[in-house]
Amino acid sequence: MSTPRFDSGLYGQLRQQAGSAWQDYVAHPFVRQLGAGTLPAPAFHRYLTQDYLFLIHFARAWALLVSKLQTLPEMRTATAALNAIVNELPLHVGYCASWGLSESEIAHQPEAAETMNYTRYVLDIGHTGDALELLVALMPCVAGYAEIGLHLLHDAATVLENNPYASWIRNYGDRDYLASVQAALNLLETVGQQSGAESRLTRLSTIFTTATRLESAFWQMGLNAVTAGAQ
Ligand SMILES: Cc1ncc(C[n+]2csc(CCO)c2C)c(N)n1
Repeated sequence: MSTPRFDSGLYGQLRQQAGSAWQDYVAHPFVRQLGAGTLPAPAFHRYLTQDYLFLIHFARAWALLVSKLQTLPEMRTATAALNAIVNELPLHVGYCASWGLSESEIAHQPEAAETMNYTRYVLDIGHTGDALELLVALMPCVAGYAEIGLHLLHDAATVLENNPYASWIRNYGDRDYLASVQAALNLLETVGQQSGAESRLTRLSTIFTTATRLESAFWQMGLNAVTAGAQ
């Protein structure tokens, strides 16, 4: 399977229009430290435990998208993304178990403002907008992690041996995952053409860039746990 293209079509336009916000997200210090294996454990713990809550709301957002789509092939793609999330959760639970945290403890932790901001923003777009707007709000998450995973796997600064985060990195460079990202990119092109994306670029770009900024804030939340813990 070939690697998805991140610079073409509607996705490529939105990614380019996000400008420096996109670079801030994909090359965030959290990501670089993860690749080098130097990320402090409390930062990763904070990120991953909140990501569990994040994914539950994102699964809801994909379910909302399924209900807004018109054709069976489109619905299949969105359902596959929903399943990918449900399948990503055991990875989180496995990591947390290795730190002595049970699934029930993660599920009942207080939700961080950054988690709430991002997930409720996407759900709000889903409730007020159409399928195209919702899909655009979901894309920085889906395709951004593929770009991050692939970059980390091929970056000379990445250390996989003895890196406690190696399985996280490998998960996002995985073939099945990349195939699901390609399917989501194709879905965006189809829905974009059906829904007149070209005449709606300003609004779509605002949504995409906002979701991108909320992704960066989510990484930052992880790093902030280190400073908070040192006080
Ligand atoms: C904050 C945050 N952003 C993105 C992802 C990655 N991700 C979430 S759901 C999904 C699959 C399809 O949507 C992928 C790749 C994450 N785990 N946490």
